[in-house]
Amino acid sequence: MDIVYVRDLRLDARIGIYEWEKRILQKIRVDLEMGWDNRVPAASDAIKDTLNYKTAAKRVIELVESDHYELVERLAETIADTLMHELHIPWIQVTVGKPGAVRGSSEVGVRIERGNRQWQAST
Ligand SMILES: Nc1nc2c(c(=O)[nH]1)N=C([C@H](O)[C@@H](O)CO)CN2
Repeated sequence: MDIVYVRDLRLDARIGIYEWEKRILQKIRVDLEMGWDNRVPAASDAIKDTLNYKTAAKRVIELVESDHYELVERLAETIADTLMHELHIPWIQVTVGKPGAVRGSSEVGVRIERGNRQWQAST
């Protein structure tokens, strides 16, 4: 399976378990790896056949801006579930990082994989 990716999407989010975190915006970082058969758009040269990375990134921005998330786990799961269903993605890896959340670390967070990585489009 081929990959379409979005790397290092930096956003301001309302996220965290502590009271003080509910009153501020914090920097987060999102990486997406999304399975797709890129042979189809390669042959047609048509955007309609792609998994459009701009569409995926804009949807992530909407999801981040639409809610307060206690845990990075819930945000990562929401992103994975929404993109898989709306964009018909067979496999996705989502990384959500909070830079600066833990003193002494450059970033903490989660990485999840959902769907079937062995998926092949019928040819
Ligand atoms: N596995 C997780 N651990 C922690 C989370 C989280 O979302 N997932 N969140 C926090 C706090 O919000 C922290 O980021 C504040 O510094 C702690 N651990």
